[in-house]
Amino acid sequence: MKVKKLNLFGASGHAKVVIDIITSNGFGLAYVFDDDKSIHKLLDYKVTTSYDSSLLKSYPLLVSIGDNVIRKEIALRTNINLSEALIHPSAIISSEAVLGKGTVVMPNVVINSGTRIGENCIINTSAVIEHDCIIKDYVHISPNAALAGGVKVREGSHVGIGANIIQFIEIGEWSNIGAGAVVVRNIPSHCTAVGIPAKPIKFHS
Ligand SMILES: CC(=O)SCCNC(=O)CCNC(=O)[C@H](O)C(C)(C)COP(=O)(O)OP(=O)(O)OC[C@H]1O[C@@H](n2cnc3c(N)ncnc32)[C@H](O)[C@@H]1OP(=O)(O)O
Repeated sequence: MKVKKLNLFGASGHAKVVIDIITSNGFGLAYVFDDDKSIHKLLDYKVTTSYDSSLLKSYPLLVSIGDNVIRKEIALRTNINLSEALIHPSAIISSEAVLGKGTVVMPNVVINSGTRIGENCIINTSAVIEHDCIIKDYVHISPNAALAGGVKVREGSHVGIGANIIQFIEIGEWSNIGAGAVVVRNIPSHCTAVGIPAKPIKFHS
């Protein structure tokens, strides 16, 4: 049987975890790309730093970069042959949930019925995303974060490690929710919100 292979763009710590998910699924890793010419290896894999579109196109691609802004930039630049969502076998995902291309789901995640997750998202270790949530493209839900039912997270936002968001809350686009925050009111776009209850402490463009 032919082994399914993937290409990765981004030779980061996050990529190491993505490689674990690739191997846990019995898939293979074809090429690892990165822009940083000082990086030659990731684990035992050679890193290719020259931009070669035929190699990039050779297998479905996952952008393995943790930073949401950079992940979007690379995804738009390499907008070819994006992989289907990559899911760790221990994740529990409702058959009524929808996951976009390029999204990675880490070990022990739970995603419940009616939830829709966009493209190039990271749903990190042990995150819980309850029923009927809407998670837009380039979002990162960090380890152990929990989203109650009907939560919306707009494009590019980062929900920090261990944060909790109560039901029907909306997080604007490109915002950061601090580690351990408890979000009980909607959070605007382009801000950093921290604490219990979470409040914006600064805004960015
Ligand atoms: C596998 C992985 O590693 S996935 C990645 C997981 N990582 C995370 O989830 C990290 C989440 N990031 C954070 O919590 C960060 O602290 C952020 C984004 C909220 C803020 O970072 P910065 O913008 O650099 O802000 P900075 O560190 O200057 O802090 C600003 C103020 O907020 C406070 N603050 C920062 N983070 C938090 C927090 N999580 N909760 C409460 N207060 C906080 C700081 O103490 C500081 O307060 P002060 O002005 O009274 O001294």
